[in-house]
Amino acid sequence: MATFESLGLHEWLIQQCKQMGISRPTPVQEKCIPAILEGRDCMGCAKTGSGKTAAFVLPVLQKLSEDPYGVFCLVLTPTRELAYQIAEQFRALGKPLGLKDCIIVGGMDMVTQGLELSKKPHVVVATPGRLADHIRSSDTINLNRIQFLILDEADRLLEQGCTDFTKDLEVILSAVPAKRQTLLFSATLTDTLQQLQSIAMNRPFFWEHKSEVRTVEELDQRFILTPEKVKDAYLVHLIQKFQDEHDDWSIIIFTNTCKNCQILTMMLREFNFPTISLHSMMKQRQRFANLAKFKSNVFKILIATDVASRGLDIPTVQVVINHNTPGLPKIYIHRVGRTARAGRNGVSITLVTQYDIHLINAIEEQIQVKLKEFPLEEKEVLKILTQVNVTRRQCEIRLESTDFDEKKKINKRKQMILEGKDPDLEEKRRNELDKIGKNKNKLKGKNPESLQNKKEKKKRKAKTTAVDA
Ligand SMILES: Nc1ncnc2c1ncn2[C@@H]1O[C@H](COP(=O)(O)OP(=O)(O)OP(=O)(O)O)[C@@H](O)[C@H]1O
Repeated sequence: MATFESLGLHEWLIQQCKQMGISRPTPVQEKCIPAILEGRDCMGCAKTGSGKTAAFVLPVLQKLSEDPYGVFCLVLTPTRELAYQIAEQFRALGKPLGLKDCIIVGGMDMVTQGLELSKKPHVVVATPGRLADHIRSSDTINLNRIQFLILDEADRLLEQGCTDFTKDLEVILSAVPAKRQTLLFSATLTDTLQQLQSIAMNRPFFWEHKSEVRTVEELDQRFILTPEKVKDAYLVHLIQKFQDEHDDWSIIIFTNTCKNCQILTMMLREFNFPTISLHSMMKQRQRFANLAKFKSNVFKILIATDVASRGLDIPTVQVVINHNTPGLPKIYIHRVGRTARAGRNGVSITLVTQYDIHLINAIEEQIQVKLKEFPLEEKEVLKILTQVNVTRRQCEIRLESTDFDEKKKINKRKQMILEGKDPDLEEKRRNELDKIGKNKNKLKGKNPESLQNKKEKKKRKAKTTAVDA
């Protein structure tokens, strides 16, 4: 079995690892650290919670200790919270070096960031949008000597999702030297492999954790089949159950929109659950404060959008609940990966309506695991159904009386203008797409027989899986 010594790491780094409870390398560390120390580009694809961060932080710190200067390393990551988490790992492991780092993310003061950048930190950890803004607006930022460019959650940085990083990446890539080491990591790299290869061109070492199953063994993956209107009652019932049975467990609930996130938070608070939220409509300082309160167990329930689905490492999270079934298997993999990390156990429960069955099929096919039904007393859920739905409606009304929707609209328009889009044109396009979507749904509704068939099939399958469980 490999040790950190046998990978070629210096004694001081091994001691730092020990202090953090890291005594033996995980497979991704074992394979990637020597290649990075050799000077090669590296692409590492390993399951969630398998120690990918240390797989790049450790060799970078070693190289930095041999030739310290600033800016030595640039790390890009898709979310602001993740940038802080990565910087923390650099700081903790690089303490004996007196490491200077700088975090460049949106939502924080640009002038302060500019000043910090000008002090030539050893490591810059950034989200692409804000770093590109700095590069565009100032010629004092000097990234032209960096030795390492790291893309954490690399596939997300390259895909054109709701936040499209590609233009910002172009700006950043033109500001960093061609002669550098490029390191790319994610639990889901393979879809974007070709694009990634064009960024990491220096004899890239590619390592993928070969396993048919894409999620970790320690994760118990469950589903609950529910009509849309009963979802919230199931949620309340589940949380009550976990609180009664395991009062030290933390829970993350993922939902699809900021508004839903806000409403669910208000609703769960009405039921006296210690709930806090994290979504992109919140002010950045509030986002950091909420995450800190969740991490320190002041609040045991976090309701989040996919802004929290990647990378966040919170050891106390025992349960992940998907309030909506993720539209893509990749999103599912990252969401449920917030629990069962670093060899710990965890449970994920996905609430599935009859319209989501095709999504679950796609997820199961990708991850090569059949989700099992989560056993619950349906009677107990029905008892609270009316109370839960009334409470939700009250919360919706309360939220409608605030300027939440208005703020959302303004934020969206601002974002589009920043992306060079015309907000009015985009709205027109979206309305047309919505119309098409509605027509399709109408057609679906006209074919109750096929839905019924699906429902029956699912019931039969659910029965067999319940026996398995
Ligand atoms: N060799 C090791 N032994 C034990 N624990 C480790 C080791 N390396 C890292 N860890 C711990 O494992 C946890 C998960 O690591 P990390 O956050 O790097 O996972 P990841 O692979 O990046 O996951 P994700 O894909 O979700 O981002 C962290 O708390 C980290 O400190």
